[in-house]
Amino acid sequence: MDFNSYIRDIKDFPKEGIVFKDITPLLKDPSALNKAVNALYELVGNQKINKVVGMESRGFFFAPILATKLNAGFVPVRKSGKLPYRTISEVYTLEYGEDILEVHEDAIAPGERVLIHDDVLATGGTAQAVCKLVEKMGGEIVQFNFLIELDFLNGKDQIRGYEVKSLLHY
Ligand SMILES: O=P(O)(O)OC[C@H]1O[C@H](OP(=O)(O)OP(=O)(O)O)[C@H](O)[C@@H]1O
Ligand SMILES: Nc1ncnc2[nH]cnc12
Repeated sequence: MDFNSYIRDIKDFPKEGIVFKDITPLLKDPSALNKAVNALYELVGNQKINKVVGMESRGFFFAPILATKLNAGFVPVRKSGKLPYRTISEVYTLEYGEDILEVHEDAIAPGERVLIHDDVLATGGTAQAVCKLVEKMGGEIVQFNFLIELDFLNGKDQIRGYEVKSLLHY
């Protein structure tokens, strides 16, 4: 399937100069959504995964679905102040701002095999922060898995040495 036709460019959102990749046309189409889930799942191959980590909020669209397909658990990484239990946190910058990401300190046990999923890899700031959080807990990162990678922003450089797989490249 040509997923590109389900991704919409929105100029100057959320800030002037940013071309925002809007994935809602893909999400609302039953066939495209189903095929995208399966294609993201196939990027993992038959690697054993214990936990799928997804970042708030667009990472939450696919990560729990991938977790159920992989017989893994789902771990939400959230923006600051949203998680109720004890957390660890990382400050980070992304293409159009900066923020703090948090995860529950007991979300991943040492040695667990982790898939990190998000909708978009842009500058890689978000992915790098999540990488640090997972490794602080002793998780082993098996793969970073994205729907979209914006190649021209070189986000991969922030997570060098890890397996990075993306369905679509721009
Ligand atoms: O590679 P980076 O430059 O770090 O950018 C990628 C991140 O930016 C977007 O999230 P955003 O913080 O906009 O939050 P949202 O998912 O709630 O829209 C996207 O979903 C990624 O998480
Ligand atoms: N250009 C972009 N489009 C959608 N999500 C993003 N996250 C960071 N940069 C983005």
